Amino acid sequence: METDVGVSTSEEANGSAAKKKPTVVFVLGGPGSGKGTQCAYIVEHFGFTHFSAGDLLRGEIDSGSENGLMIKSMMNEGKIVPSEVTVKLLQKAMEESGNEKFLIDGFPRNDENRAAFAAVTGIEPAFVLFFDCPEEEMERRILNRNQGRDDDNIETIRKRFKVFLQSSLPVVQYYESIGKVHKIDAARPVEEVFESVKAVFTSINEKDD
Ligand SMILES: Nc1ncnc2c1ncn2[C@@H]1O[C@H](COP(=O)(O)OP(=O)(O)OP(=O)(O)O)[C@@H](O)[C@H]1O
Ligand SMILES: O=c1ccn([C@@H]2O[C@H](COP(=O)(O)O)[C@@H](O)[C@H]2O)c(=O)[nH]1
Ligand SMILES: [Mg+2]
Repeated sequence: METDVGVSTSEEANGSAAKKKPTVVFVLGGPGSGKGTQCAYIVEHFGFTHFSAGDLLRGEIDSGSENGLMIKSMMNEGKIVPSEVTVKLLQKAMEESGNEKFLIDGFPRNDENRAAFAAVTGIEPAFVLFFDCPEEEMERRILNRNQGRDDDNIETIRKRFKVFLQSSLPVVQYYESIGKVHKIDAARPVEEVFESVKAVFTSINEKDD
């Protein structure tokens, strides 16, 4: 089943043709909180295209691009790759997708990411989904994930948690301060978490009608 979530429309300054701006939802939460898992369900039910910033960066490493080695070493340390690189990858992915509704998963990770995305694309998120999960549960999930990710080792996981608390949570708090966050208790079974997620998207569809 696919349900529609509205696409915002804005007039050009000269009043000519209306220009559609994509609808962007930022999907945030600590490492292993279940962002990717839930995004797959949202895509299926609500017709969004999902871009994981981490997956796009891993794609750059695999493609052998000139930034690949820098990205790889930053990821292995759990550090945040410069905004310029990530925003460019997200912008290209959105432009090439043919869709107008995007889930951007795992980005923005710090305030600089947030500002750079807004400045380069001119897009502000419609809202932010925040998956709230205790660290012990996230650690358990990542250690059981078995997807062969180089950064899924206990040393890097701990670094990722630290960066999340120091740099990424303030971004969530910023969006909370402007009333854009839908906080989801992510420490429940996948299906229960999705029930809460579904309620958010459904209520937004109803408001747009
Ligand atoms: N609600 C849940 N309960 C138990 N396990 C879950 C739940 N959601 C996801 N998982 C599992 O936990 C692991 C991490 O999930 P996922 O990859 O979706 O997290 P993530 O937030 O995208 O992580 P990362 O930030 O590291 O990319 C996966 O193995 C997934 O199958
Ligand atoms: O916007 C981003 C997203 C990710 N990173 C780096 O990638 C890893 C893994 O990210 P996941 O979201 O867990 O797939 C992350 O620890 C960062 O090193 C980034 O720099 N910027
Ligand atoms: Mg993920």
